[in-house]
Order: sequence, then C-alpha cells, then structure tokens
Amino acid sequence: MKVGVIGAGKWGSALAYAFGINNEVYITSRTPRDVDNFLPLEEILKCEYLIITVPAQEVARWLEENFIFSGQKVLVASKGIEASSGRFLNDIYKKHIPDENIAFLSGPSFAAEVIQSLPTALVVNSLNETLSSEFAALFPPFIKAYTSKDVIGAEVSGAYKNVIAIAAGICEGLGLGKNAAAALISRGLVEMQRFGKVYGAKDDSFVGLSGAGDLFLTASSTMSRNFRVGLGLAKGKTQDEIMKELGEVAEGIGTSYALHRIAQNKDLYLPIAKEVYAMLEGKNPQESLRDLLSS
Ligand SMILES: NC(=O)C1=CN([C@@H]2O[C@H](COP(=O)(O)OP(=O)(O)OC[C@H]3O[C@@H](n4cnc5c(N)ncnc54)[C@H](O)[C@@H]3O)[C@@H](O)[C@H]2O)C=CC1
Ligand SMILES: O=C(CO)COP(=O)(O)O
Repeated sequence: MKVGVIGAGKWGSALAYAFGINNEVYITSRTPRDVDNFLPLEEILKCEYLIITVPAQEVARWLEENFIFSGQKVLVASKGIEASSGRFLNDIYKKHIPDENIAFLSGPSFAAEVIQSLPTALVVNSLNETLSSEFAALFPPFIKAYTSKDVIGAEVSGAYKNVIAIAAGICEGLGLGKNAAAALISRGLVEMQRFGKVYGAKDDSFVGLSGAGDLFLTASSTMSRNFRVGLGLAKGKTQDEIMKELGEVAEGIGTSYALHRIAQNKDLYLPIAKEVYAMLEGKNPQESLRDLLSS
C-alpha cells in the first residue's frame, strides 16, 4: 500500500519506519529533509493512506493552508486539544475530511521504542470500522493494533494523559515519593475519565491502552517530553526556558490551556489539570501541592 506520512519529527519518523516494513512509505515535512523517501507535500497528498503528525496547536492552520481532500484515508497520530479554542482534533479535522475517511491513533507508544522495533500495542479509532481494520492491517508484526469506535475516548485519553504526565514530572522533581506518584496517576485517570464522560467517551477506553496504558507510560518515565516539562517546573524553570531546552513538542502545555478554557466554559471540576495550568502560569508547585491535598 502507498502510505504518506506528514511531519518528519520524532513520531512521524518512527511511524514512517514502522509502516515502511510492509508498505511503500513516503514522508514530508515543512522544510525538506535529507531522509529516505522524502517527497514534497503535493506528492504525498496523492497517497491513498495518509498519517498526519502535525502537532495539535498547529493543525487547524496547517489544514487550512495545505490540505486538499481527494478521498484519502487519514490516520491522525497527534494527541492534544487546541488551546486557542478548546476544540478536539476530530472537530478540527471534520471541516476537511468526512468521518468515514478518518481514524485516530492512540495507546502507549514512545517513538524512540517504535523505531527500534520494540513490541508495542496501539488502538486505531474510527467511526468507520472498515477503515480502522484497514489501517490496523498496515502495521508491522511487532505492533499489535486494536480497533475501536470510541474516537472521543481515544482523543480525551491521549490529550489528558499529557497533562497528568506534567503533574507526575513535578511530583518526581519535588521528591514527593512513590505513594504520591501512584495517587496522582490513579486520581488523574479518574479525572480524565470523568471529563471524557461529559463528551460521551466510553469507560473501556480509559481502562485500556488509550487511557491507563498511555497514562502509565507517559506519567512514569523521563522518556516523556511532558514528564520532563514537569521536572523543569519543579526546578522553578519558566515555560520558555523548558521549551527551549526540550526543543520538541510537549502537547500537555497547550492542552492544559485548552482544559482551563473548557473547565471555565462548562464549569467542570478538573483539580489536577487546574493546578498544572496554574503552575505553567507561574504558581509555586509547593502551593499547588497544598491546594491539591486540601481540595
Ligand atoms: N514522540 C512520540 O513518542 C509520540 C508523539 N505523539 C504525538 O505526535 C505529535 C507530533 O509529535 P512529535 O513528532 O514527537 O514531535 P516533534 O517535536 O518531534 O516534531 C513535530 C513535527 O511537527 C512539524 N510541525 C510543527 N509545526 C508545524 C506546522 N505549523 N506545520 C507543519 N508541520 C509542523 C515539525 O516540523 C515536526 O516535523 C504530537 O501531537 C505528539 O503528542 C504521539 C505518540 C507518540
Ligand atoms: O504520547 C506519547 C507516548 O504514547 C509520547 O509522550 P510525550 O509527548 O510526553 O513524549
């Protein structure tokens, strides 16, 4: 099958490698790169299957300026909620791609491990079950791909776990111990599940790979960029300093701002996300800890 990957960052490169094992794969990015099978965007858009890894905060503009729908089957591999509007990715994409042509990838999957062919399990989520199965069949043998129709459950899980991962990094950075980390991760899971229910997400997604799976991975490892954002905040670094050092996307930041906006609009109780937002805005982490323990 002819697969085009859009975005040659960490995740796009790892997915191009993985899909390339059984398929003809091409990759593109904003600036030309000296990598195998690199093509300009106009050529990539001619592929039957597209994998899009453009970050959540950039994708609305990217679609407006670059995307032309001509029947392609699209797998969105990014995770996040748009900060400026509080829109989920499926809302943003809806304007450009019909529901039957789009799927969303979720589950615990560090790019650095996928690119080494380490065993990984993922979920392809789409309202179109045939499309999910088609994408699932494109993965190589070291990746087990499940399918689900719970697009919103996958989206909420993938976006929210990044915010909890920032909180977990702060917890580690402050030396609060394993009891606190376990409490934070389990209460984080409850918080994201409660949030997801507002949008009709299914419980199964939260206890499976998309929710608990990705949360446990991201909130317990320095391999996670979001976890490292938390470590930086615990050290008293500013958001700008942290982003400069990181040099890669950490979707939990934008998503924290999106959740803040949504919580205010819908009057939702999101205690951990609220404190992560406040710390990103400069609140002292010790003060946030006191507030979380007493709320
Ligand atoms: N790295 C990982 O392990 C995983 C990442 N993801 C998600 O995949 C998405 C991409 O992450 P990474 O590739 O790891 O980040 P990265 O920081 O390595 O690369 C980001 C890519 O997006 C492109 N990009 C940024 N702004 C753009 C714009 N305005 N227009 C076009 N392209 C633009 C960059 O050129 C770069 O190719 C994020 O939503 C992330 O949460 C999901 C699962 C695993
Ligand atoms: O989503 C991921 C793993 O599933 C990657 O997490 P980070 O963006 O925090 O590195």
